[in-house]
Amino acid sequence: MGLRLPTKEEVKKYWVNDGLKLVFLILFILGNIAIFAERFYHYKWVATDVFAILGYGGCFARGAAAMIKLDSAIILIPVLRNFLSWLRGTFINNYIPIDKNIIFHRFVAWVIAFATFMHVMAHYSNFRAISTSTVEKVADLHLDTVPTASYLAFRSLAGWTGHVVVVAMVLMYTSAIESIRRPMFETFWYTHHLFIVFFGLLCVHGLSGRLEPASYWKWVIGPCGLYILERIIRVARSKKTTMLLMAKQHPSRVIEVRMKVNGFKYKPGQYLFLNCPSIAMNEWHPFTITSAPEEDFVSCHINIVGNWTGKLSTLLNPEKKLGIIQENVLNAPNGKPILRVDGPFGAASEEVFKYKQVMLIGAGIGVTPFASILKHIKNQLARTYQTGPLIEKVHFFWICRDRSSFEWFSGIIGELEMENVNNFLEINAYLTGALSAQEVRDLTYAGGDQESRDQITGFSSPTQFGRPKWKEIFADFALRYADKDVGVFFCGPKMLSKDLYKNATHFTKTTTCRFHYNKENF
Ligand SMILES: Cc1cc2nc3c(=O)[nH]c(=O)nc-3n(C[C@H](O)[C@H](O)[C@H](O)COP(=O)(O)OP(=O)(O)OC[C@H]3O[C@@H](n4cnc5c(N)ncnc54)[C@H](O)[C@@H]3O)c2cc1C
Ligand code: HEM
Repeated sequence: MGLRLPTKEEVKKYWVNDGLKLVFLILFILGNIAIFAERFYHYKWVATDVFAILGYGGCFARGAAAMIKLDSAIILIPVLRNFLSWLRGTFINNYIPIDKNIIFHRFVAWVIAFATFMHVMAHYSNFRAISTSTVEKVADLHLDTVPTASYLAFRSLAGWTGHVVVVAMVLMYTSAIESIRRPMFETFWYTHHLFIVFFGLLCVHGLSGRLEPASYWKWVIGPCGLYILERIIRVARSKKTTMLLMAKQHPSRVIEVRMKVNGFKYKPGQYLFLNCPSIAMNEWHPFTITSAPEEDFVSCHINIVGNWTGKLSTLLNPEKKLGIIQENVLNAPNGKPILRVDGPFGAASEEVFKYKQVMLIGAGIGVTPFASILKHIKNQLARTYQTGPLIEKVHFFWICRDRSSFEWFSGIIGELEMENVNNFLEINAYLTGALSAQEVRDLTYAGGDQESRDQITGFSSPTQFGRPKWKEIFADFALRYADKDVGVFFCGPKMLSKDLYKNATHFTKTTTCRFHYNKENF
């Protein structure tokens, strides 16, 4: 079969989940090629005196430098959390794949690494060309004498600053790769702040202006200014008084904290950063907000998984009790504020409200964004009952490995199910791990009025055992919602996300239902 162009229908379907990403990627790559080509052309065909000394070394060095300037201006934008949260609320959100911000940040970083490699290699070739040239020739580069290669590489302003920047980059990049960042998050975090060295030194790197006047600072002053503003906002917001109204120890190593934060306004699905000065003054950890905006407290459910969350658990629950462990606390025993909050920040789940039919899929602690969203939808539906609700149906999939994990939200979700305004909620609970012998005995002997409700979750719909069969579920939904748009929202482990994305795109391509896939990974 020969090659053929995709049909209009195929393009439309591709657009649902991947269109914006692809357009952005193409624009970014084209921008880089254009800026590189312009400088390459200049040093090959216009600045012929420089070409006579440096040859293609000059073309590649300046082309790559231009890419580094452009990409340095871009790389900070995807990590401006406040700015992006604001953008989400504007029409621009429809034209930018905001949820891919960190992937884009990493991609830009690797393009910078590629351009840096090209720039450094080209300059090593240039150092050789200059150091073996004549006084007459190097006069065109504003040099009175012929310098040595080692002077150019290590003692000239451009040489030493360039080498320090490369060392800073090696440290930043190696600590940022997934296999280091995941197990050693703090090492990544503090090493990543070498970006200050990166921007600072690159601003002075070209000041000697041998080939053209230094202009790096002009490219980055705007984004760096925005980033400084971002950090100032973070500090200012963290000064707000935070009262810990209640902390509750749930089974399965989860602590629920309810706080009162002055003037804290948020949307369902957003997250915040928590800081506990008694544990570490500068460490901020992200947690999804599990309360709904209508509630008069802000809550988070914290899974105790590592160093910081472990210390928080020891501070809040030294006696390792279950149930309520703290009430109305402003300061820790050492007098420091018990908690500080920065946020809220936007997340993919906020987009739920764009769709009439949604699938919310939470695995393990990944259920947190949906607690707030479900409560909010219920409140909204109750209010807009007469005028006609926005969301018509929510299919909620809750996947837990052990029985006790259902306890975190079963109360909240059970209440929503019982009230079930307009029959908006359909719950599908899955238990993927085996029950212990004791749990089986408990279930067998539990009787009476519990029989009408599921004994694991307390919901009216029965818990299913094993993993959900996504292919069958998507096939069924594609028939049910033919010609309609379904928002699919997932929060949980990466592997499951890949599977869901595959099914969402496959059934969008092969049926008339359009599954719009959105995910969040903790
Ligand atoms: C947007 C978002 C929302 C989240 N919501 C929740 C939630 O509702 N409930 C919940 O239990 N967990 C949530 N998490 C995960 C939570 O932030 C981490 O489990 C917590 O920071 C672990 O810290 P630790 O020092 O105890 O564990 P560590 O063992 O040090 O870290 C475990 C993992 O958590 C991540 N992590 C650690 N520190 C940070 C940090 N400062 N910033 C970002 N990630 C970090 C790293 O990926 C690391 O591999 C969320 C994460 C993100 C990014
Ligand atoms: C020159 C290269 C780079 C620069 C200048 C840079 C700069 C930054 C900055 C300023 C932040 C924001 C910190 C904050 O305010 O919260 C950040 C965050 C981050 N960077 Fe980079 N970075 C670079 C390379 C990389 C690379 C190579 C990776 C991964 C492979 C990476 C992954 C990340 C991640 C995961 C975050 C956290 C974002 C968040 O959770 O908000 N960066 N980077």
